[in-house]
Amino acid sequence: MTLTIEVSGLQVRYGEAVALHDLSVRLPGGRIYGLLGRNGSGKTSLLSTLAGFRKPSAGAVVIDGQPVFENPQITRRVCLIQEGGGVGDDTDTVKDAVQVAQRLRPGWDAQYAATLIDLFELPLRKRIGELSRGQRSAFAATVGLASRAAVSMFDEAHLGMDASTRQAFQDELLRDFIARPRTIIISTHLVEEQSPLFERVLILREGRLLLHEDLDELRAQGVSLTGPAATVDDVVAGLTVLNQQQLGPTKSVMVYGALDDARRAAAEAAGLELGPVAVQDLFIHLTEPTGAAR
Ligand SMILES: Nc1ncnc2c1ncn2[C@@H]1O[C@H](COP(=O)(O)OP(=O)(O)OP(=O)(O)O)[C@@H](O)[C@H]1O
Repeated sequence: MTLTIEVSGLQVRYGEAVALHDLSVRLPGGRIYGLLGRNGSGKTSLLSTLAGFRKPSAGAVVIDGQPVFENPQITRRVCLIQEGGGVGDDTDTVKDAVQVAQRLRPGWDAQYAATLIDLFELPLRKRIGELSRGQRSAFAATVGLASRAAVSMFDEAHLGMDASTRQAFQDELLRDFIARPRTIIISTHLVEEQSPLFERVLILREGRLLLHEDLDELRAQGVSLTGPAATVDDVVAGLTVLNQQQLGPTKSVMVYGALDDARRAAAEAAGLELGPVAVQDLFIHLTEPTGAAR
């Protein structure tokens, strides 16, 4: 069953410092959300509050109609994997840690956990404290996936994983999500690499929700134009340029905002090639600091 998350007027403070300001958002279940934001924008604060690890300083986090904090009925259906692993006791072997996870997590699928341990080539007899950083993350990812929690959250869970392991994790996450839809939230700085997973994207900036929309809507906010430099410059004059590259006489420019009909017609008449913009370029543009946080 998929669970809806409702966040209303959420504030998270650390003493005087406000990490999240009056954040409200509704996240229907059965989707993969990407949670993006620059360093310090509030992603971990939000995820740890959604998981019930942290009490809201003000406002509410409600899952399936019930407050999350100190509510085991809900928190047992939520799993947050934090960066750097943090799953299992350092002195336990991987095998012991799997058994602990099995006892603690109601939706645990032991067979699936064994498949993932094989996939990530994790040494069952080694202690958690003896694993490399990437192996630790792979073990945490194993716990996050095999828990099959109705709300599964991964906060920079890929840290230290090599490229092949990250790819295997991404493929596995998508495969398992399709077979068993649930709410998955992935916080990451690997915007371009991981965005193909996302159906919807949340962007935090300086503790506020800047944007919450479908990945396709976000993608539609940018366009790239390629062709003879002078013609490209003419067509994009007055638009917000995100990025540009020139190779000999050919220039490629990424702009923010959809092209109006007149510009599109001019671009097509001049034979310019139109294409999509990298999500990462849109993200960098949208999250430029306002200066308010300093
Ligand atoms: N334990 C803490 N005590 C004081 N301030 C904190 C604490 N944890 C986080 N903060 C502050 O809260 C804000 C949000 O931090 P948070 O860790 O939620 O951001 P983040 O988006 O996850 O960052 P990153 O991408 O760097 O992991 C930052 O300004 C940070 O300095």
